[in-house]
Amino acid sequence: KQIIQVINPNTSLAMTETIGAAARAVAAENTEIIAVCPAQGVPSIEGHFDEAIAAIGVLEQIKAGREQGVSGHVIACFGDPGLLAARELAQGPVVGIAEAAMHMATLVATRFSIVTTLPRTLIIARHLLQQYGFEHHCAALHAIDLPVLALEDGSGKAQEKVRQRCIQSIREDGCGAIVLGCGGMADLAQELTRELGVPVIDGVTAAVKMVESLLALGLSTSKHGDLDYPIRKKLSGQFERLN
Ligand SMILES: NC(=O)NC1=NC(=O)NC1=O
Repeated sequence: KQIIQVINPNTSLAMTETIGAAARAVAAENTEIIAVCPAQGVPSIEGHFDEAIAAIGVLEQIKAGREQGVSGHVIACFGDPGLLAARELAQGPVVGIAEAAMHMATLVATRFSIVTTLPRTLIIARHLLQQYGFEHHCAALHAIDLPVLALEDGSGKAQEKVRQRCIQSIREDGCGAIVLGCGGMADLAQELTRELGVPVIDGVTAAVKMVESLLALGLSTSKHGDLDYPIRKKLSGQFERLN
């Protein structure tokens, strides 16, 4: 059995459950999924400030996962917070859900649109498109203008807004696929793909399969150069636990 640690960088237990269930639904027979979230941090990630806080929790979970002998890691927040720092710390592969979903979308469509939560997180998705080299593949970015945790309030309101936005995007954007821009939307992709007849891609499941692929190919994070383990130094105060 190989273990893939799926990290929800926010501290919402309900969203961690949603993410873990989506990951388990696609995991291979020989893959065990461990879904975790930081004990301390931010209940939802909706901007640069939240991301900076969440990144520390991601690093703590990466360290814990390494000590538990996990084979690979997924960062299950659409901003991929702490991704490169996590790759320095990790021995195994680390894949973020934004990069995973974007990569998968480019394999099935020439253009994809992104449907995410609050408008202020759109810039984060734009920055990732630039960083990953997918700017020219993204037709449009949309926000449902609801907070991240509206996806966990049980009303179904956020889910319906995602559905409506996907329908409008398919009609208007000239995109062949949709990328869901939040870890909390992980459970919507299969149903929306069926109903809309267009690939609607969730990054949690995409990232789990990409980590499995990397492991199957014997590929781990390169330790040659800038993703080598962090330079040893004495971390102080609350950061001692990251030593
Ligand atoms: N764009 C987003 O909604 N990002 C996210 N914030 C979270 O707390 N989880 C996400 O995936």
